[in-house]
Amino acid sequence: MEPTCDRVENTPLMTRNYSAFLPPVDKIRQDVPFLTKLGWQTFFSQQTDVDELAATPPARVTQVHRNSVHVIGETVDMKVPIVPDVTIGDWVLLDQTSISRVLHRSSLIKRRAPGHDRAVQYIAANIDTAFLVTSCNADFKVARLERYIALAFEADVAPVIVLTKKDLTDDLTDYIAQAQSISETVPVVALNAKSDEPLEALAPWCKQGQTVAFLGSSGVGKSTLVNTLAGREKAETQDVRAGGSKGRHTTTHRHLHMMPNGSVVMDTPGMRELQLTDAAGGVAEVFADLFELSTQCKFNDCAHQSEPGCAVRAALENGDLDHDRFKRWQKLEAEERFNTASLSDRRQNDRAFHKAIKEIQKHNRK
Ligand SMILES: Nc1nc2c(ncn2[C@@H]2O[C@H](COP(=O)(O)OP(=O)(O)OP(=O)(O)O)[C@@H](O)[C@H]2O)c(=O)[nH]1
Ligand SMILES: [Zn+2]
Repeated sequence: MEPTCDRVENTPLMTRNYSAFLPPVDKIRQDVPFLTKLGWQTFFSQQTDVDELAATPPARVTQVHRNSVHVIGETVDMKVPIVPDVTIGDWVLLDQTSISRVLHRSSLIKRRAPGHDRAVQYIAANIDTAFLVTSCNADFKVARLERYIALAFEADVAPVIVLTKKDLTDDLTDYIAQAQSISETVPVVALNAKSDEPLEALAPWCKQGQTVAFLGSSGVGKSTLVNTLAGREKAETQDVRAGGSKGRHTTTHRHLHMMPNGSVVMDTPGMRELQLTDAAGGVAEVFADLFELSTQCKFNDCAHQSEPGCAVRAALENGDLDHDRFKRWQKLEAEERFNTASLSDRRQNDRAFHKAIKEIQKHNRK
């Protein structure tokens, strides 16, 4: 805190006011290297060395177009030709005006494209924390949170449940308890996104150079949260180079917001609502206890229906396992399997299905 004039005058002569020798707080912010502000971390610098960095400086991908990607770095802010598999959030090394390599990612969110070829699509890379946003009203669904958590686990992104609109509910304790019961390892934060609460409540995950993303349905308060973190300015008007000391031209970037608290918000199309695909590991992690239990079933392909020696059914029967949770696990596993299946798998399943129907019809006709 800056001392007021009064306070300086009242200070005994022998006490020196050292704050005069310290740079003002906003100057300290400016002294943080631009790359750090963009989210550059030791994890990335460890993959390269001084010589390579000097020859091919790093830059972060902020937008992906059909034939080009937009990159921002210490001295660049431009479009370069696209390379295979590059995605938003990636760190790349630039050889003049082309990408020489894409650095290994600390995390990767991906999905299978809908439609015919069902290729795997990369959605975003190098996100540290995913805020899974839901509000304390009808939007709150344990099953959806479980799906988002599975997705985050699968991607190596740390999930945090954010319950908004706490000012509009009388059942806050209940919402918090339900959210906390989903996974021991996932923190739960409840707040009013329109107040200043998010600044403090989300601070532990929004440290300097941390990249965060907000996931959740429409209307739960994602934009409100970003605006609050941005100091109530419209997120879109945030200048990614604000505070830059070299008088660079102003660049506004829609999908990458640098917050005054030093974090980077990744806000990309396709990120906000995601289907679960290729996330068997993530699902198993959310339902680790159930997964563990199912390894004790007599048959290793047990469907937990009426098989003998089924440990899951036994737990349901003696009340150790909540029936709703079991159902949600089955549903999420089925969704994951269906979305993950390749087109040929699906065709095969369809053929098997039609064949079974024909058999039944034939049988019935007899
Ligand atoms: N009272 C109250 N209102 C909130 C809170 N969070 C969001 N709102 C309001 O809810 C509405 C929707 O908020 P947005 O921030 O636009 O929601 P969003 O998640 O960004 O929605 P999309 O942009 O459609 O994905 C706005 O009118 C907000 O002012 C909250 O914690 N308390
Ligand atoms: Zn079983």
